[in-house]
Amino acid sequence: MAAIQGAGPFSPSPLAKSRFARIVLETNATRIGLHGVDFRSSFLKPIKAMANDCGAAVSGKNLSQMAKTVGKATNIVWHKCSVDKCDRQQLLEQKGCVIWMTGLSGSGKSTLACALSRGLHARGKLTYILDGDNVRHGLNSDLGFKAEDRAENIRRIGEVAKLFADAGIICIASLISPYRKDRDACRALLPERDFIEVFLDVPLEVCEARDPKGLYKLARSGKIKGFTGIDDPYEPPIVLRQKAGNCFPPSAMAETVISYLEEKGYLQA
Ligand SMILES: Nc1ncnc2c1ncn2[C@@H]1O[C@H](COP(=O)(O)OS(=O)(=O)O)[C@@H](OP(=O)(O)O)[C@H]1O
Ligand SMILES: Nc1ncnc2c1ncn2[C@@H]1O[C@H](COP(=O)(O)OP(=O)(O)O)[C@@H](O)[C@H]1O
Repeated sequence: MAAIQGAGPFSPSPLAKSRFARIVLETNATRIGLHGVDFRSSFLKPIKAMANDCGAAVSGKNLSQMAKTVGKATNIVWHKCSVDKCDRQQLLEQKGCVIWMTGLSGSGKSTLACALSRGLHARGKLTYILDGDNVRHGLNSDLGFKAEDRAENIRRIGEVAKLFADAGIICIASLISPYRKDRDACRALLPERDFIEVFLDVPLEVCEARDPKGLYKLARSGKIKGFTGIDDPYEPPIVLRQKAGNCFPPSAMAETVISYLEEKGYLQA
């Protein structure tokens, strides 16, 4: 069962009134495998209702702001097409958005991203996964793991995710994205309702016990420097939450996210 922030004995705080959606999926599991895992999940309830602002979703800015100078580019003007996000969403019968998975290496981001993609695909919904590992094979192959490289990695994936959302696609970004300010910058790229943050709140010792790629072992022995959770920080989202002690495998967590999307109207045009 998923708990909704503010629905129980705790009174809603200013934090609970965050203006964007966030889902926390956590586990205290101490062993590998999909059975016997103690998953608990909760919601920070988004305050703002969905609005039909497809036009604004192109960039979150109006045309006059976009003309002339953007970053280092001068004398550029936004070119608007008569086929817009609304049209694409109607064609696809869904709403384009970004589901941003964040958490330690080994927390289950890629597994959940695939389960979610599979679940939505089965419902006839178009998704695309931007997995940090995969994007680093191409677009971001020039980047390492120094703080500035991670920031650039996340910024680029945030921009690509924004384009996917504008295409009407449910884009699932799956990256460690360890620094809060980088995640916040990605959130700010999109209209607030289009960015759904999913935090896989899995303890370091669980991730380290899983260690499917052997990277924690290498990091502990000093063979990898600057590894998230070992000698480089992970800054968790700031959330207040109520906990429910139920056990969820990835497929159940995917259903939790899908239920959220259904409830909020993302799975309709
Ligand atoms: N130093 C260091 N720190 C963290 N992770 C490392 C590092 N070196 C390599 N890897 C592997 O790279 C994957 C993380 O890439 P991301 O693009 O998601 O990282 S980040 O968001 O830019 O921090 C991560 O994949 P996941 O395990 O899927 O998270 C690791 O396999
Ligand atoms: N919900 C889960 N319960 C138990 N093990 C899981 C769960 N999700 C993923 N795993 C396992 O944890 C390991 C890391 O999962 P992965 O999805 O690759 O994590 P990440 O992408 O965050 O690095 C894999 O061996 C995977 O099978």
